[in-house]
Amino acid sequence: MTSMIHIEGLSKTFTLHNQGGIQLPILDNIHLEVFAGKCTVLFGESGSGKSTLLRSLYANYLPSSGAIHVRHNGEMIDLACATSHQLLEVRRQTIGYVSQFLRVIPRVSTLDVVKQPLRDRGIENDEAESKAVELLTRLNIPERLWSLAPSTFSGGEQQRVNIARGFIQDYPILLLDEPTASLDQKNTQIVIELIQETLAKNTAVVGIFHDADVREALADHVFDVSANHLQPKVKIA
Ligand SMILES: Nc1ncnc2c1ncn2[C@@H]1O[C@H](COP(=O)(O)OP(=O)(O)OP(=O)(O)O)[C@@H](O)[C@H]1O
Repeated sequence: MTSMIHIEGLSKTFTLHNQGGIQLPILDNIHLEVFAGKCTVLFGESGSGKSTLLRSLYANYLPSSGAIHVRHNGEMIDLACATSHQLLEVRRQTIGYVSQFLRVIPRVSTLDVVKQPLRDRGIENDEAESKAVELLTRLNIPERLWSLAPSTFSGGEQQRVNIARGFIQDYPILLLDEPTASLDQKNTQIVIELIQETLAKNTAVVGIFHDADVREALADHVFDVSANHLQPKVKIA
């Protein structure tokens, strides 16, 4: 198995500068290895630091200590000390991230939002657009919405646009923050299938899934963030 992410001794403490410099220790000495083609689910009670860990893997947060080694172009690089240029390249080529909520840019159409990651990599517009259309159709976003900016869309529609954008490119590593939280059963099943297809292409997936059925369908490993403990797939109620 190819190791795609190797976290060593990761700790994260937030400092609330506008509230008297209060220190909030959230992650303490996390160790975790994530493999190609496997789905690692982050588990733990609300507030245990699941999203903080996922965001740290996307270099949204700088670790207070420890290392996050990520396989990028065949080499392990530590996100904690990567240059901003390296981080941009890692995000462009290696790590995809589907956040819980779509960051909507006014006046940018749904089609443009979804195809942007491919356009950023220099893929021709026609090819990018046909992939965007394929995903939007599969995710049941009605065609009448494709030319509109998604700012007025329902929560579930925005989430599916976000998923289409996250899946339009085959990343070696894909981070998913509750991708099915606002979805009905039918669309949840479609997202499960998209994730399974991505795993079959050898992508390493790290996800937060509050729905026990989704975890059951996808997890190869469950990492309990509260306990800093990795276990093989288990049924968690
Ligand atoms: N940028 C930040 N600044 C200060 N505190 C933060 C920041 N981000 C997260 N926290 C705090 O870290 C703790 C963990 O938050 P996080 O969102 O990682 O938890 P979680 O396990 O994903 O929770 P949930 O399951 O409720 O989404 C919370 O107490 C939160 O307030």
